Amino acid sequence: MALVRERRQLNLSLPLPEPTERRPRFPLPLPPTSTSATASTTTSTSAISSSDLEKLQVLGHGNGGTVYKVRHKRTSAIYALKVVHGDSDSTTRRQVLREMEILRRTDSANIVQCHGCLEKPSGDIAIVMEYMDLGTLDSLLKSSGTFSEAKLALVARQVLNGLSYLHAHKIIHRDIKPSNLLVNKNMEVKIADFGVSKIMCRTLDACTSYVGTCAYMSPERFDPDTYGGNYNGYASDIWSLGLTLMELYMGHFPFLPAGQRPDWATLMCAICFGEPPSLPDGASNEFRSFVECCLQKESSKRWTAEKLLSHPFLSRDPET
Ligand SMILES: Nc1ncnc2c1ncn2[C@@H]1O[C@H](COP(=O)(O)OP(=O)(O)OP(=O)(O)O)[C@@H](O)[C@H]1O
Repeated sequence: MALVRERRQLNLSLPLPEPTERRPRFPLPLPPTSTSATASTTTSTSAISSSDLEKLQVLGHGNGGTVYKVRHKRTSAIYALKVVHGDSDSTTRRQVLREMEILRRTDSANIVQCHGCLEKPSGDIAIVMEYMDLGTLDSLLKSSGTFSEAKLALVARQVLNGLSYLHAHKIIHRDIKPSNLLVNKNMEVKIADFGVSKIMCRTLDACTSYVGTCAYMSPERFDPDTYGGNYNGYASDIWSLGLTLMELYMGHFPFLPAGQRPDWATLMCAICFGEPPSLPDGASNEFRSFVECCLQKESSKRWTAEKLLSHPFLSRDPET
């Protein structure tokens, strides 16, 4: 099976940005003068350096990097600073450069905003991002429990806005999951972590790399040969969104009973050979239909982000 070959020879060969792209094209903008906890968009172009930022606490560790909550010393504006150390392996460095490249290209209310990029003489690379004070949807699930349908409709609409923007710009995220979706206290949800994303150069580019988090991968990503040697990466993001919403509703990963730890082989068989998971009794027809539109095994039958934005599940009364 194609996946077995891919597992032996993980395709981590994300192309490095062109040499001219490796240094930030723009100076780090000054933070807004407001002292609010969440940094807002700024149009200032004055540059600041990493010495202007005071580290307050570690927010989390990712694949090779650390994310800090930082304060701009002069304005007190708060940001999240993702740092990848100079001695990190080349894959990690490539991923953060890729993330920088994508964040610089994007401008959407539902994609985490990049306020600038820093490169230190030590080789450390850092991205200054807006700070999302409630963390990830995964941490919110763990701290506050499962999400109501009304909340999920709110989440789904925002993630779809972000995905529809990315897909229109030929960017495939490839790792949509609760821990890559950030949220703030206004219940604004933003897509983050573009380390394994792909920018499609042409509409019909092949998308074959085996990257991302196995559990949220669509069936065609495990065995692209069955689908003619490539897969529709846009549809794959939609599959991952469907699983993400189910997990937030049920409180556990949908393919497995609560409490069971996934092992790679069981998961792969369930995803490729089993029926797509369905919602438990009690879910509304609209939510059930929405999830079915995301979790079509045949990728060409899956709805696009644009089409899902008009699904009746998203227009329900937020109070119900
Ligand atoms: N902009 C942000 N605002 C607030 N917290 C953040 C922000 N970005 C990241 N974090 C926190 O830092 C953690 C690490 O983020 P990061 O993107 O480095 O890695 P990850 O997505 O958890 O893992 P990986 O990179 O291995 O997929 C996140 O889980 C989240 O808790």
